[in-house]
Amino acid sequence: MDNLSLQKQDIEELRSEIAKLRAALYTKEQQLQDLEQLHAQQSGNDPDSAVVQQEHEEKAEVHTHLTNDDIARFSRQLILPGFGVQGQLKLKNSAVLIVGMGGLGCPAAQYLAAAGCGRLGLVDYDIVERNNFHRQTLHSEKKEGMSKVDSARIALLELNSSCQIKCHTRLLNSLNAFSVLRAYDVILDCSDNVPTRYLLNDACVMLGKPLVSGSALKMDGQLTVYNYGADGPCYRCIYPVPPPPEAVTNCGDGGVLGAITGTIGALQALEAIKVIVGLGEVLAGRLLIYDGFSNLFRNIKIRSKRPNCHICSAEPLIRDLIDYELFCGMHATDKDNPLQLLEPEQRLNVFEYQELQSAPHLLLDVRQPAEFEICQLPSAVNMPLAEILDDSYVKRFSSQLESKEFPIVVLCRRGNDSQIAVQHMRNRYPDHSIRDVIGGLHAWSNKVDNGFPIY
Ligand SMILES: Nc1ncnc2c1ncn2[C@@H]1O[C@H](COP(=O)(O)OP(=O)(O)OP(=O)(O)O)[C@@H](O)[C@H]1O
Ligand SMILES: [Zn+2]
Repeated sequence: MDNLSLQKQDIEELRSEIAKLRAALYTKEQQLQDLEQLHAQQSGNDPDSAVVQQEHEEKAEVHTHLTNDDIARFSRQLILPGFGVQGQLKLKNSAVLIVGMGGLGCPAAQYLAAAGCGRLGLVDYDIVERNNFHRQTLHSEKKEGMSKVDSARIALLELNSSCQIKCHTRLLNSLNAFSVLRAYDVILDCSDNVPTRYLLNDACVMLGKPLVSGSALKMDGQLTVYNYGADGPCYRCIYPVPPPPEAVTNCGDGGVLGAITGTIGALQALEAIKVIVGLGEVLAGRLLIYDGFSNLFRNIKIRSKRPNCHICSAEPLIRDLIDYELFCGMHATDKDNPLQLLEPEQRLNVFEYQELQSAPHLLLDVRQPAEFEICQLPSAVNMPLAEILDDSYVKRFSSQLESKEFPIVVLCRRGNDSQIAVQHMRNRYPDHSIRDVIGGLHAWSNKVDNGFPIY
């Protein structure tokens, strides 16, 4: 490798090291904040309550007129019938909380700040990563490794410097949800996981706040407004029980196009504006289903309030926030959630696999073909997990499976699917040497070959 390439590699390594240190620092800061808050609550001196109090006092300063700058800036929406000066003033006096500064949160925040929403709260615990740029359009290249909330704040202030932006750089959980949500009029769920959806729903019902909920995956999106109006259902009215964890896919695993999240995020901003201004027909009790593949929008009626809903009925069973990760059997973060299905002797670390590489073996890569096409190890054979689980592999590799001595190594992106595959294969061939690679291709790239692409 020449000098310049070595320098470039050092730069990349340092960047990635700094990003990891920042992430660790944010997590610690968040733990500290939550502990401090718990301590203060228990000793009757809640700092967040003081902040909320202060915010309410700030809120007391109600804007009663538009400035000349407002008039010039918002002229194109001011002349809209049904919006007008009163609508603009309502927006100027409003406070909207956006949970998740990712694919949905970025466009939603962008349109709300641009439209003149007076106060925006941004919640996210995560940092900007390179794979965010294609859809999380407030985060630009120079901000890699920065907290998403700070990055979004900078971009939003460039767009509208008079928007007041409060950063909540933390994982929203049952401990902090009330104190964070309380100061806002409308909440946007731009998160990507089921525990957070239930948490936000329950907190919004208990606080009496409308929840604009969006989701997007692959080429599809969905949108609705929960807890709005006398008969508007909540999330639990529609989904009383969480889905099984294996039925849930996120963008990191299923993929998504930026224009899809952009569409749904912009529509979330629109619904928030309608709620605040009292404009048009709010999408409550209805679900918008967007099929980006055919560019079709369907708008279906969903049920009204469930009379025996555990949270929004007259006699709710749930009267306080619960442990949502436990309730859903899933994590609220997609970071570092390694499965622990296999025994240590059923696994290889990347260095052990590196040694084995020169010996005869069968390397099965259980990722999707589209992922395999992006990058693969030499001699790897693509056998997607679904085809392991439906036993298609038995026929295809019958000759290799005949000999118990012939080792099989299973590999995936992060070392979770590979364990599921090994567990399944071992049930059928308990005496074979079938092992997976701990940490998958991410670990390979981090520890063995920095030049191997990470996605
Ligand atoms: N409970 C929570 N508290 C704070 N932020 C949350 C919470 N749950 C989810 N988020 C944030 O919501 C955002 C969801 O956006 P999105 O799925 O587009 O981003 P991502 O997690 O970066 O994507 P990928 O799945 O590709 O890694 C993320 O930035 C995530 O950190
Ligand atoms: Zn309900």
